[in-house]
Amino acid sequence: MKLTFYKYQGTGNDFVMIDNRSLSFPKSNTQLVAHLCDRKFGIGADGLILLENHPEYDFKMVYYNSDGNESSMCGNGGRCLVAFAKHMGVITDKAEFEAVDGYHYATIDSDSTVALQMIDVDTIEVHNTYSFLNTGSPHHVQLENDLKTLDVKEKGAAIRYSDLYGAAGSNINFVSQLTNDSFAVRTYERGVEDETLSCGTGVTAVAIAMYETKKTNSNRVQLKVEGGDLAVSFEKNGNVYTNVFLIGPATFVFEGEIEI
Ligand SMILES: N[C@@H](CCC[C@H](N)C(=O)O)C(=O)O
Repeated sequence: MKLTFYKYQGTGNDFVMIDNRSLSFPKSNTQLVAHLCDRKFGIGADGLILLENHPEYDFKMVYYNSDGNESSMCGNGGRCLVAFAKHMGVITDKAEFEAVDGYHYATIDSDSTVALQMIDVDTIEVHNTYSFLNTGSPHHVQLENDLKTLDVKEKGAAIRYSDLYGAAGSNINFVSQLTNDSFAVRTYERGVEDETLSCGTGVTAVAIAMYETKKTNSNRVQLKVEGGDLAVSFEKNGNVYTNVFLIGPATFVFEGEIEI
């Protein structure tokens, strides 16, 4: 049987997109999802996303990491899904959809810049050398002096599998401050088990953690990741970060058919 797929990327975080509005995709086939994401034997991607119908909103997002398991929210994947939904004629310039962490609103402009509203954040653990928060996915945020030479895979895996995060693990973000309102970020992603070129929920966590720990006083933060540039804006009302938006490009790469 042939499966039609579409490949998208958001600042180098890449995804296989499948139109599953007919519900024909075998959703519990972990091996198949891992195979489709495999860079040598499959299409190759950090994750796979299903576009499904929703009774109230424009669509539903179902996200899998490249290890084949369904996971928590993917910010870049959500932005790419908005671009895919536009390509498929499901939306025009704005979207309301449901993902695993709840309701999301997004806008997309003519150059495919997507601004995606992320969940509100009301809990941030600030420790001496790192912060931990959930922006739809769990994120460890840690400042580093020399981001360029850091072995992100080795150091990220050591923290992700440490007693700190138990069986569930966490995504691990290493950060270096560039200016008052800009930061360079490299991320080790759980479920990919490697460094990815960008992580949307990760840079969202970095922006909020840097504001919370007073490294910046700006509520619009620029994030330089290995695959490009993102921005995160937010408001802080009391102890809650609200109106959190992840903003950046979402790009169609190619489409094709694969035998499954
Ligand atoms: N790349 C993503 C994060 C995807 C989820 C993560 N790997 C996890 O399982 O926690 C993003 O852009 O947010």
